[in-house]
Amino acid sequence: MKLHGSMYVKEDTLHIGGVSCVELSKKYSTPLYVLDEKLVRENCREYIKHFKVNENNNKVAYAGKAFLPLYMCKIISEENLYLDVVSGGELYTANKAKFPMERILFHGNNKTLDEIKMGIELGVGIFVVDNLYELELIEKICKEKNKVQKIYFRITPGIEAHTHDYIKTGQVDSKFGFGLINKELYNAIEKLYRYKNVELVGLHAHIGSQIFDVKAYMEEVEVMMKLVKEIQEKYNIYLKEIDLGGGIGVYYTKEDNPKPIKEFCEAIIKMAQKVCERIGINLPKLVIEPGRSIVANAGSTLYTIGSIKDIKDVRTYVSIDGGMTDNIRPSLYHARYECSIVNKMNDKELNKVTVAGKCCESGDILITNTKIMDIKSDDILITTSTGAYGYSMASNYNKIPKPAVVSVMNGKDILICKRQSYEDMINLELNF
Ligand SMILES: Cc1ncc(COP(=O)(O)O)c(C=O)c1O
Ligand SMILES: N[C@@H](CCCC[NH3+])C(=O)O
Repeated sequence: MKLHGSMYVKEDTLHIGGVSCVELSKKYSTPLYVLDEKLVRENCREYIKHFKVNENNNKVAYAGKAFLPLYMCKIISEENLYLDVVSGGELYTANKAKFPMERILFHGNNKTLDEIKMGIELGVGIFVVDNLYELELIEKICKEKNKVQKIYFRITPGIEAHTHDYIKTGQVDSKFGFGLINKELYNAIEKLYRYKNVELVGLHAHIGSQIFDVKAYMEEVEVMMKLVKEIQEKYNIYLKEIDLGGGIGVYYTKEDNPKPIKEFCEAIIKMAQKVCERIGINLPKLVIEPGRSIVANAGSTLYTIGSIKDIKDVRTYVSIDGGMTDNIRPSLYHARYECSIVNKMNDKELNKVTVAGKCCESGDILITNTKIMDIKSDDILITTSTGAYGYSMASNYNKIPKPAVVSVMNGKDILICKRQSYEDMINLELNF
């Protein structure tokens, strides 16, 4: 198992942020999400530095969908990132955390009327407008409130990124954004002649998630910059900001070979400069929206092993006290993870097992056929790289409560999300 960020082994025991995982499991019980705060902050700083936020006024917006408790909003705000939200709930969270509203980018392919009103009332910086329906609503509400809302148009660039079908978004056949082939984008721009309460400042596209190949971004940059030029020539509108979305891939297992944040940022900036020079336009401000690459490797999950079922010559199932409710990604995308036993880190991994969740679903398998040390019930198993889309996609299936989240740094642990109780789960239900 690869050790990420501030993980280290001391006397056979895994520590994160200077805190023993054995102690964490005793203090907070399991399943438990553990956040390596130092690594989150380091990743934010890498983006700020190498995406030239201070030199070129570029923007890095953390994609909140990856993981957005109040505490994460605080980190993101302190690290001077912008924040991408996709729902009223995420916006509400950011506002509760006192995240500066002018640094919010509000996404979503079907923002409801209430969400649009909420965004305008709170004063979010940018609405990333996905369709004409939304554009009309924003204009109407802003007119009533005598406000002008800055917007980007989200476009579908028609790019096939090499990733899982469920997490591709840039291809022509996508529910997101204005298409280019049928002039949808131009129809939207032409509406702006009549709409006085929206100001178009940029374009946005997002080609997918968990992408390793920078070539896909090269194509995207090319499409976007050519659009900037076309819009300038055709409508005399100069777009100041180009948002290339998120999607940068991370390490989950040895099969993944991601580029460091530095290389990735440098490649994008260089590509953008080159294209702009070639086609003869000024380089707009660049925006990116990383989610996974900020928080995935900074998160781990601790579980207690329960039953172990050895089917001779077939398979050994090791069941843990969580599963698809706290990490849906293996069932949903066949995502792969690494694991280990936190108090036996130096033992040889001589056994082949399958780590199963506790849900009433045969598909609730976290890791199929992984090598592991000798194990027994009550051992604490860790899966790494669960920081993105773990807690944020957790469910209460089988009425399993959501685990707690603890942040660790410099030898200290703080509880940032309480464990749900059975009572919390039935709180919204009426008792007849
Ligand atoms: C519009 C948008 N921006 C940013 C992201 C973040 O992507 P990732 O977590 O892969 O960086 C997503 C998710 O795929 C997205 O849909
Ligand atoms: N939730 C997905 C990524 C989709 C991101 C949102 N567009 C994952 O776990 O990989």
